[in-house]
Amino acid sequence: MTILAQLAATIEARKSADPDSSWTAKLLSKGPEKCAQKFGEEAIEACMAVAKGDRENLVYEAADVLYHLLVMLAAREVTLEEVLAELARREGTSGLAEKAARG
Ligand SMILES: N=c1c2ncn([C@@H]3O[C@H](COP(=O)(O)OP(=O)(O)OP(=O)(O)O)[C@@H](O)[C@H]3O)c2ncn1[C@@H]1O[C@H](COP(=O)(O)O)[C@@H](O)[C@H]1O
Repeated sequence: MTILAQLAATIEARKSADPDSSWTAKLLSKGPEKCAQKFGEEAIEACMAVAKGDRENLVYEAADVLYHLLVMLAAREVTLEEVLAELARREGTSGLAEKAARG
C-alpha cells in the first residue's frame, strides 16, 4: 500500500473516532466546508513557499496539502481510488485535448 493509500485509510477510519483524540476526527466533525477552508489555507501556504523559493518549506507544505486534500475528499465521500482512476483515464491523452473536451 502506498503512503497516500495508507493515509486515506487512516482518515476514513477517523470518521468514527473521538474528535478529542484525533486532529482528523476533529476537522471532519466540523464539516466539509471547514475541511475545504483548511485545504485552501494549506494550498496558499504552499504557493507562498514557491514564491519565496523556500524549497524545504515547500516539501512540508505540500505534505500538508496532500493530507488536507484527502480529508476534504473524505468529507464528501470521494475516495482516493476515484481520483486516481480519473488520473489514469487521462494518462496518455494530450492535455490540450483534455482542455478542448471541457470546452
Ligand atoms: N498528515 C497529517 C497531518 N498534516 C497536518 N496535520 C495537522 O493539520 C493541522 C494543520 O495545521 P495548522 O497549523 O494549519 O492548524 P492549527 O494551527 O493546528 O489549527 P487552526 O489554525 O486551524 O486552529 C496541524 O494541527 C497538524 O497536526 C496532520 N494531521 C494528521 N496527519 C496524518 O493523519 C494521521 C492521523 O492523525 P490523527 O487524526 O490526529 O490521529 C497522522 O498519523 C498523520 O499521518
